Amino acid sequence: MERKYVLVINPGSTSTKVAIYDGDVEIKTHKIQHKEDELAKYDSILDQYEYRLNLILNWLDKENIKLCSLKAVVGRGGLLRPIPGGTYLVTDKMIEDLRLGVGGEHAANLGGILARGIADRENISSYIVDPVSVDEFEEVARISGLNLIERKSLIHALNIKAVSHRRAEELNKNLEELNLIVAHLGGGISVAPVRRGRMIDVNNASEMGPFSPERTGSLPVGDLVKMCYSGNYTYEDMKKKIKGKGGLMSYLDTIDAREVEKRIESGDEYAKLIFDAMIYQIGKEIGAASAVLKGEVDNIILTGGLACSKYLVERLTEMVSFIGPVIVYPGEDEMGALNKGVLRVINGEEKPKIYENEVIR
Ligand SMILES: Nc1ncnc2c1ncn2[C@@H]1O[C@H](COP(=O)(O)OP(=O)(O)OP(=O)(O)O)[C@@H](O)[C@H]1O
Ligand SMILES: CCCC(=O)O
Repeated sequence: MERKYVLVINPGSTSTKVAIYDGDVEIKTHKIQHKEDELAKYDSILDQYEYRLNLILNWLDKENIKLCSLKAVVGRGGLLRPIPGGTYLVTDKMIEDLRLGVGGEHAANLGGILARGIADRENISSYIVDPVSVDEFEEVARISGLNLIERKSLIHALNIKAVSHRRAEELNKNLEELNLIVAHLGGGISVAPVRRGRMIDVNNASEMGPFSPERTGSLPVGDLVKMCYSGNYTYEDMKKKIKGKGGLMSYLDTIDAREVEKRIESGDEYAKLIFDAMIYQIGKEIGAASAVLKGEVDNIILTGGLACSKYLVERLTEMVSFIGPVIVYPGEDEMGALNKGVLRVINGEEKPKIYENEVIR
């Protein structure tokens, strides 16, 4: 029988990662790096659709993967309306919301649109898995302190769900039996109390919680408001300061933790202060998550690129191991997680969700 594959598409702000899976085996993978001046030609992320689509089709052609050899296409899910976690069929309503950017602009919004664009050519199904807008909040977590502003669940859901499943498998338990605190430590940081499989709270990775390599996290609001009204900065300037030019970047002019570690090793006390401060804030957020779980924590999981840093892991572990055993899964495997989400549906372990039936609000 002819072999059929799953195509995985993960659009990021500067690259589009693609991979082909045969069952759970990755047989081809590639990171299509986009040049800044190429992307600059487009007014919006959505306008990059044809450009990214053609690059993916060219890659498939080069790798001699025929579209008729695909059985499904899956894309990273973006800023949709708040929905529960799971694997979702890409429906017309989802495409409409991704095009409208109902939750904001994010490169991942192109994931579902690209997946559908390719799948429709062969009349096969397209999916997204655990998008950024997965919302499993308890009602109390939505209250911000100002009635005009609601706390939102914007979260590294794909990796957090994947590592939670991984830990449950390792312990030979159902996820529903475990209470975990998962800290996804990447360019942005999400720290989530995961109670019996549900991410019941999180710092919104783009606006709250600890600062990260490129984001400010929470800021003293009075000073922030003063800056906004100082006349010195535009709306775009302020947005960029909070996400992109915040965090390590704002103090040390780099988002690269390896570079920061080198500076610390060479005796740079300022770099040490800033890196230690980021670790301190992450530790405090983990402490907050443990209070949400009333101290019943089976494991604290550290994951994402920063979890490759021995310096960070050692100091963070020292700070939070009184709460529960710390497990480290360095890096992330978003491509594998997307493929696994589709396999669960293809193998009949899970029913695909229909976006318009699941929208929470
Ligand atoms: N081996 C390593 N040692 C120390 N730090 C590392 C290592 N590998 C990556 N990092 C750091 O991890 C951070 C980026 O993590 P990662 O690559 O997971 O983020 P991303 O995928 O760009 O963003 P996000 O996870 O928010 O989507 C950077 O600060 C990077 O320097
Ligand atoms: C908001 C979580 C995902 C991201 O930071 O891109």
